[in-house]
Amino acid sequence: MDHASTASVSSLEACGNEGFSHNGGLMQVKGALVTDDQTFQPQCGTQEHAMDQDLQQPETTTPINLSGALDKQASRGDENDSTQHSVAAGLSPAHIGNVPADQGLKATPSLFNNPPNLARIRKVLFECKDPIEISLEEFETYWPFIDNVWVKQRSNASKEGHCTTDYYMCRLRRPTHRTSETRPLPEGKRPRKKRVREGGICNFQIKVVRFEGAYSTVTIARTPGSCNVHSHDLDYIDRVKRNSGLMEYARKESIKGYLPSSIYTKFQEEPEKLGEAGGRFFTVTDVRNISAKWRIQNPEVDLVAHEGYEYQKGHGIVKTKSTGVNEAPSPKQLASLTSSSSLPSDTLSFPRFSLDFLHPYLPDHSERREFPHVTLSYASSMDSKISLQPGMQTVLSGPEAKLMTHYLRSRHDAILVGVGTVLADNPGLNCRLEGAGGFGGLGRMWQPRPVIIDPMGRWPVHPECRMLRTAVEGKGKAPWVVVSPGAQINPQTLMMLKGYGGDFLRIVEYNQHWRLRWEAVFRALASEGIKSVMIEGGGTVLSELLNPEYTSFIDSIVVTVAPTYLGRGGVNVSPDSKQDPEGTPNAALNPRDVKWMPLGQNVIMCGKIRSPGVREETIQPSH
Ligand SMILES: NC(=O)C1=CN([C@@H]2O[C@H](COP(=O)(O)OP(=O)(O)OC[C@H]3O[C@@H](n4cnc5c(N)ncnc54)[C@H](OP(=O)(O)O)[C@@H]3O)[C@@H](O)[C@H]2O)C=CC1
Ligand SMILES: Nc1nc(O)c(N)c(N[C@@H]2O[C@H](COP(=O)(O)O)[C@@H](O)[C@H]2O)n1
Repeated sequence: MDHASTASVSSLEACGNEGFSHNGGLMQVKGALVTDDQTFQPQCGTQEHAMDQDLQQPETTTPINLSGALDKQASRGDENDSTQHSVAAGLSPAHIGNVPADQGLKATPSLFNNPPNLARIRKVLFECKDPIEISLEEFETYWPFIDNVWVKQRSNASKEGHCTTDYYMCRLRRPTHRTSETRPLPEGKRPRKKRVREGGICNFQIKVVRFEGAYSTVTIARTPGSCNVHSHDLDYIDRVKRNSGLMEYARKESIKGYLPSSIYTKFQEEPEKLGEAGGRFFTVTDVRNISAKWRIQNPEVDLVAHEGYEYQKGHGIVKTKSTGVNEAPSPKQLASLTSSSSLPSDTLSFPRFSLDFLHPYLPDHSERREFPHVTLSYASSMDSKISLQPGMQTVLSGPEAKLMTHYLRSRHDAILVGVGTVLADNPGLNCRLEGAGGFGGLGRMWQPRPVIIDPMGRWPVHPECRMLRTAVEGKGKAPWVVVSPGAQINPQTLMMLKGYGGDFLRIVEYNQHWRLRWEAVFRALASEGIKSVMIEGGGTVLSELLNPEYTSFIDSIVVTVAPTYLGRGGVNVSPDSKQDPEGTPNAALNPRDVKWMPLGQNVIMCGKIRSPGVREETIQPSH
């Protein structure tokens, strides 16, 4: 008998977070990494914020991240760019503000510091085909290179100031006038020759919602009144107006005291990078305009040509000697190159061995199901212990099994543990494989959502705990904490967790032992867009879920067996014992379709739990 029949999730809205709720659907982000012996397709649905009503669009209402947008662009054969898209070559913190890899090798540094995949991302941000959600860092990196397209119309901020909504229209929607027509000119000043453009040429409009907390995001989507495509291409706007990313390159160079014509010549020497940054129609006048202010403030400076160039009457700026391109890098240049491309020290290299054996046990995110795919995955000793004693973290997985676990994490939307595990281990519960978001990948791709079962709210939410530090560093997501109605959650704690991008979910369904009903937990996660959950522990959670009451919810089990006995004091994983109707003891549970695979010093046991047909009446066919 159940003591309450309704489940509710209190997804308390953060900071007047007008643009978002957690009821978003799920968008899979797929990346492919080619290893020596095979292609893996690690994937993790990103549990992203849903758009508010205003942002809903016929094609899709769920924002995708940049990597997802590039994948979609590629699947449409729509890249229109020579730059190869590689997930691992996406924007990572290591890239921002650092010297691009090829630049460090040149004695004469490039004037460009283009972020990865710039041309393709400019196109994504021009076309706005799908709503996208990107990190603030990505927005601030790429937006200056596309701001020539968009003209701000108005701006709204939430009361608390955490959420700002800016409305933009395509530049060609706005009419332009001669300066003299709109305001009187100062005496003696000639009117600027400004082309008059009729407004309304293109009715494309977008909304940019910035949510700023510890986990800051920016969502960009078309507004309902907007047309679906621009009436012109991106080149057209690039010809009309230069973007500020490009102009910043010119400004930085001009304040070094170089001649505008020399700067222009240097730009033209790297046509690919110039084109990527939107500078196909860049002129020497653009450089003169951007350097004018500095020249007025520094009239004593004699402008010079770059080293190895000189001004020759009748020829303009010409090269006079080798600039050292392709010369061997100095040790200092090599050192800066190495440090600029370094990944976080806890990055795990992607497995170079086959993990094909796991595939039958992995979630299929294209299935439409009422409940998420549930995988139990933990490491056990020979005597079925998962730690030496309660509250003590015990390493049982060797390096290969650890990589496998992180691969499994990348394939699930959420990682669930009991509060006992969080108090004992202070875990990160993120995916640290190279190529995952924060480890060389974009945004938080492949990063699962940690979920903690904590009915009484015992977990002390603290900025120093690993899950929150991980979220701040962009290496994972902040957790959702599942609590019971009786849990006393201090409003400051609530706001703090929300500020990191986490939340509290309240479940009000109990079983006969006054424990939270797993069915309600899984339903709540499904309603939040979670399609797959990997349950890592600890002993209490795993043992409970292996009982007949719950096995119809469990799809797969992947156990890492370690060659050790931890002894009787250890934390056990064992379901309740079972008897047949005559009272004869029976095995409590026998997984099906079992496979054993040696991995280093461990053996991995994979099996299926849920019987075929059970709960399938609730599973709708995939579209
Ligand atoms: N080797 C491995 O792979 C792993 C090992 N571990 C180890 O396991 C140990 C922790 O295990 P354990 O102590 O059993 O803790 P758990 O992580 O299983 O958490 C148990 C707690 O979670 C809450 N809980 C779980 N299920 C429910 C439910 N249905 N309804 C209400 N509350 C629920 C209860 O909290 P409350 O008490 O507040 O009611 C319960 O005490 C640690 O030593 C850890 O290192 C953990 C994960 C993996
Ligand atoms: N697969 C596995 N092998 C072991 O030997 C373990 N001790 C665990 N523990 C689980 O992993 C969590 C730690 O995660 P982070 O590395 O901190 O991300 C721990 O809390 C257990 O759930 N797992």
